[in-house]
Amino acid sequence: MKLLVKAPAKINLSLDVLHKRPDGYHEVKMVMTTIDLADRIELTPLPSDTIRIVSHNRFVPDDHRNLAYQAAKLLKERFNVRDGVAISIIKTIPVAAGLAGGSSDAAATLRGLNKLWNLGLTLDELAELGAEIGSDVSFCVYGGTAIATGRGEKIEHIPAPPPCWVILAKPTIGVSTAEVYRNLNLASIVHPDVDAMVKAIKEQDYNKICSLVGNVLEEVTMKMHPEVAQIKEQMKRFGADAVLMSGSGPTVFGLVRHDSRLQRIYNGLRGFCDQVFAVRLLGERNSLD
Ligand SMILES: C[C@](O)(CO)[C@H](O)COP(=O)(O)OP(=O)(O)OC[C@H]1O[C@@H](n2ccc(N)nc2=O)[C@H](O)[C@@H]1O
Ligand SMILES: Nc1ncnc2c1ncn2[C@@H]1O[C@H](COP(=O)(O)OP(=O)(O)OP(=O)(O)O)[C@@H](O)[C@H]1O
Repeated sequence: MKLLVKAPAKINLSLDVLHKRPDGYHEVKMVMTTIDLADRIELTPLPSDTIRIVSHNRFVPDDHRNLAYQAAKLLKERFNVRDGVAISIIKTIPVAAGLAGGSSDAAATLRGLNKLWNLGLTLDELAELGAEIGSDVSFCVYGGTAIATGRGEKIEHIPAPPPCWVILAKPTIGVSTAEVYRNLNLASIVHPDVDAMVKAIKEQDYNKICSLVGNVLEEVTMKMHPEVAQIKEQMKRFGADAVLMSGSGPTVFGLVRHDSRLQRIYNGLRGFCDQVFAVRLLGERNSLD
C-alpha cells in the first residue's frame, strides 16, 4: 500500500522572542497558521529494513540530513519497527524560506508512518516526538492555527483567522535560521503584541489582525538581505492589507481580502521575484487519517 500525506507550509502572523535560554535556544511566543501551499509525501513500504528518501529537488538532502528521514528513523528506533520505507517528497514549498517546509515534511512523515506501521499514537504523542526533530515540527503535526511557546514546541490551539488570500514572495536567497537567531540583538527588540493578535483572531477582526502582524526576526534578516525590505515595499505599494516576513525568512507574505486586488499584486511581484504564490489560509487542523 502506498500512502499519500499532505505537508502544508506555515506562516507566523506574530513572532516574539522573550529571552535566550541556557540551552542556546530562544524562548519564543508566536502565532502560527497553516496555508494551502503543500509538499506531498508518498510513503511506500520496502521489504528491507531501510529508509530511502526520493527527492528531485537539488536543495533537498536525500540522506540522514532530511527531516523526513529523521522522523522515520525516530519512529523505527523508538517503536522497534523492522519494516523499511521509501519516502518520496514532491516539493512545492520553497526551501530554506521561513515556511517550515522541512518541518512539515517531517510532521507528515510522522502522521503517515503512524498509520502505515499501525503504531496507534495520538497527535499529541506525535507532536512530542516531533519536538525532538525540530522546534517547528510539533506545530506542523497539528496544523491549523496556534500559539507556540517554549522554543516553539508548546502548542495551544486557537480558531483560524477569518478567510483571506495569502500572497507569498521568496527572493532567490536561502536563510539559515540559526544564523538569524544568532544575529538577533535582544536589547533592541520592539516586541509585537502577541496577546492582542490572539484576541483579534478570536474576535475574527481582520483589520485588527492586519494592524498587529509583527516579527522580531524580520529586521535581522533584512539587514543581511535588503531584498526582503524591497519586496515588502512592493507588496504594500500593490495594495496588500498587511505585509510581513515569515519565520526567519526570507519569504514575505501579504494578506489580501479582496479578490479584485489579488491579480494586481501577484502580477506586480512576478516582475522581480521567481517564486510567487497566491494561496488561501487553511482553517482546519490535521486529523489522524
Ligand atoms: C523561525 C521559526 O521557524 C519560527 O516558526 C522557528 O523558530 C525555527 O524553527 P526550526 O527551523 O524548526 O528550528 P530548529 O531546527 O529547532 O533550530 C534551528 C536553530 O535555530 C535556533 N533556534 C531555533 C528555535 C528557537 N526557539 N530558538 C533558537 O535559537 C537554534 O540555533 C537552532 O539550532
Ligand atoms: N524535507 C526537507 N525539505 C527541505 N529542506 C530540508 C528537508 N530536510 C532537511 N532539509 C534541510 O533544511 C534546510 C532548511 O529547510 P526548510 O525548507 O525546512 O527551511 P525553513 O522553511 O526556513 O524552516 P523553518 O521555517 O522551520 O525555519 C534546507 O536547507 C535543507 O538542507
